[in-house]
Amino acid sequence: MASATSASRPCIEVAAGCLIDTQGRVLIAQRPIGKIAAGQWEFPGGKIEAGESAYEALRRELHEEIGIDIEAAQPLIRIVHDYSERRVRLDCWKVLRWRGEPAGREAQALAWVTPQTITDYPILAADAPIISALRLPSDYVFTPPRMTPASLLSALPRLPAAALLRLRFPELDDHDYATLAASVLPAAQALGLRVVLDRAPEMVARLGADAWHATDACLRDLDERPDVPLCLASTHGADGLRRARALGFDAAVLGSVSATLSHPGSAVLGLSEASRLTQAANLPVYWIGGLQRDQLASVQQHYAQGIAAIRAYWPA
Ligand SMILES: Nc1nc2c([nH]c(=O)n2[C@@H]2O[C@H](COP(=O)(O)OP(=O)(O)OP(=O)(O)O)[C@@H](O)[C@H]2O)c(=O)[nH]1
Ligand SMILES: [Mg+2]
Repeated sequence: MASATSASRPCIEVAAGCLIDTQGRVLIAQRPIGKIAAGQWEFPGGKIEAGESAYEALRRELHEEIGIDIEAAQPLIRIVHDYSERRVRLDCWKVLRWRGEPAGREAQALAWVTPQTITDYPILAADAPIISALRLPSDYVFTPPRMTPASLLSALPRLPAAALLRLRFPELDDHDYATLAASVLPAAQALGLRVVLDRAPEMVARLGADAWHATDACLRDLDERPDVPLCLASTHGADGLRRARALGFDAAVLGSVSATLSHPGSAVLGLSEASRLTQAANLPVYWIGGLQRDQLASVQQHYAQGIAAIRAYWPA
């Protein structure tokens, strides 16, 4: 008999929570003996029962498994993953406040780890995009057109802490772009910003930048993910998102979500389509296009990683 295709195989619906403590560490748990994938590490949570919302399941599971009551949580990312013998859909939340001290109620080991060191533990394979999401900030700042290096340097301290900063400067040739990047990098990194370059990927290592950004045209032409610490890509729909995911990119930027002054006439996805695409992307997705920083919380209700923008971050 032919085996069921992944699309026809039933999906196990799961809610999982990433508790974040005041030092930015996240709680992981070791799956106990007797459960599927015993010994591997995961984010606490479990199966969504009939009639339950993902958030209701999360509250119940975190109470049952680690004895805490959630006080504040927000959606993080949704993932579908095919293990060879089962298919899971994870509805993943960041848990920012809770009552009680987490303790393993099913004899499972617990550990508080930083997002950087989490992969020292054998984590369930489905969780790779959750780890990417935990390692990325919610702000992705693009430099505005024709900004001078001096005004960029003086504005850096006003950017959100730990933001990604993409140096755009399309008017510069590669040589001048590299010179500008080299002059901005030390100051930006000293402030905790992560600098993203969008020219040849080899420039990232040569200058000691943090990440590479592919335009959508560039993404279409790529055969493999460049060997840089972090790869992001611009996408405008399902094809680009699928490609970014297949190439192993760490995150995508999706737009335009709303009409935007900087790209008049560009196709607008609208909120519900952006939300649908984001929740099916299987990787962290920043929204771009006509968004302001005060919309961050509502954007994240749609499981977006955060906002990418030009205007939102720079005074007019
Ligand atoms: N909780 C949790 N489950 C995950 C993660 N990643 C992942 O692939 N899963 C999968 O999602 C499913 C969760 O089921 P579970 O066994 O924890 O369910 P549960 O807590 O309701 O347990 P029970 O069925 O023994 O009562 C498993 O197939 C597990 O492998 C994760 O990070 N957290
Ligand atoms: Mg569980």
